[in-house]
Amino acid sequence: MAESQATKQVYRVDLGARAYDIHIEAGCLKRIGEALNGLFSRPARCMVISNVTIAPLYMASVRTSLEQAGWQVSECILPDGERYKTMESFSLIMDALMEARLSRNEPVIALGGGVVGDMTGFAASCYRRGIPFIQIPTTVLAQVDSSVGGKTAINHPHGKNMIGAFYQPRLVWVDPEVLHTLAAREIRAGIAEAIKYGLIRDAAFFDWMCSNMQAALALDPAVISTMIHTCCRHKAEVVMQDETEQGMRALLNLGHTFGHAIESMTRYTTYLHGEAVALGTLLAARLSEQTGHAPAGTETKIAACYQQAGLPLTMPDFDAALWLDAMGHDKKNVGARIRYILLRGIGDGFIAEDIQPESIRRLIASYHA
Ligand SMILES: O=C(O)C(=O)C[C@@H](O)[C@H](O)[C@H](O)COP(=O)(O)O
Repeated sequence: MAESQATKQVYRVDLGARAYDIHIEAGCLKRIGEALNGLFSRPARCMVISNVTIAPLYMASVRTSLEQAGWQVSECILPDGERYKTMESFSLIMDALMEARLSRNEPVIALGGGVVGDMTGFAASCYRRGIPFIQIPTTVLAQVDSSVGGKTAINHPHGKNMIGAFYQPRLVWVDPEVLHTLAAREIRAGIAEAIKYGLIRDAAFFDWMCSNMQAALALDPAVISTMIHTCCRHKAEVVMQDETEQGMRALLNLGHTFGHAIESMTRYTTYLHGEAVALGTLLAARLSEQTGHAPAGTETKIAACYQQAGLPLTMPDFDAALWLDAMGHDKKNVGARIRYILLRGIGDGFIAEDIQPESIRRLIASYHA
């Protein structure tokens, strides 16, 4: 259920020794220095990792706050986009960390969306066998989903996020005001990940998202705040129950089995991650109906919500064999068996272990038709 929230809210992701806060507050970006001083006994060196789009907008503010709090700041600026979530970019981060000689207790700070956050976290997990990292998510997608939970990774030509680690941040510092510089397409893509929480575990939130879509797209502060709070609360609850995806955390992958395949079949050049997830969710909903798990009309209801959000509803045809090959690399697979996240209805996701390739061929044929 979506609850309206006070402007500032802190959720604790309680993972014992790896516990951390998600701090959500409009305007908090310029206080990141103070926040870091609350985590580390003495300010020292840190590195802010960002990209060519975000750095010109927010690096100065972050740097000023850190320097005023006594930190010595270095920067690493990456190219922007999912297609740069690669070994080459990972190598650039490593070179920058080596050159800055950051030691084991000195943090890296991810200033950006999901790609920057995932790559920074993975680099932090590897450099000197692990240094602290902080997430400052600057996209809707990263604020509602990817900055929380410690999934860090880079892509491989064979599949999305194939090289990575579970490595939790020390703090997630969310300032909804930074969303105002986002392109409309990025806002829409992030909203797809927010809708996901309604679909897998909160039917009332799904309805709320559909009813408040235009205000969400316009970044109405109250609506955006409620959306971020609700998603972060859900994400924290799931991650606290299943940090390393041994079971129910896989529900957060609704739409991703198909979505990641779409991204990889199009070489990460055509769809934003959230757009691919939306397309993948429609396929998952149709498969849920075709296999008798979800009532008729489930896919249509979701498509109507995505349409309001301006998300893509159709994609080019890919051969079923291509789908099965791409999904064969999914990290949720058990041996050669592909696991899918399906719906029993809106608000009720489950992990399906027994979907046969024939059902996927039928699904893809019905899509072509
Ligand atoms: O945090 C999770 O767990 C998720 O599955 C959230 C996803 O929305 C996110 O895109 C994640 O990075 C994908 O994870 P992956 O394990 O399928 O690569």
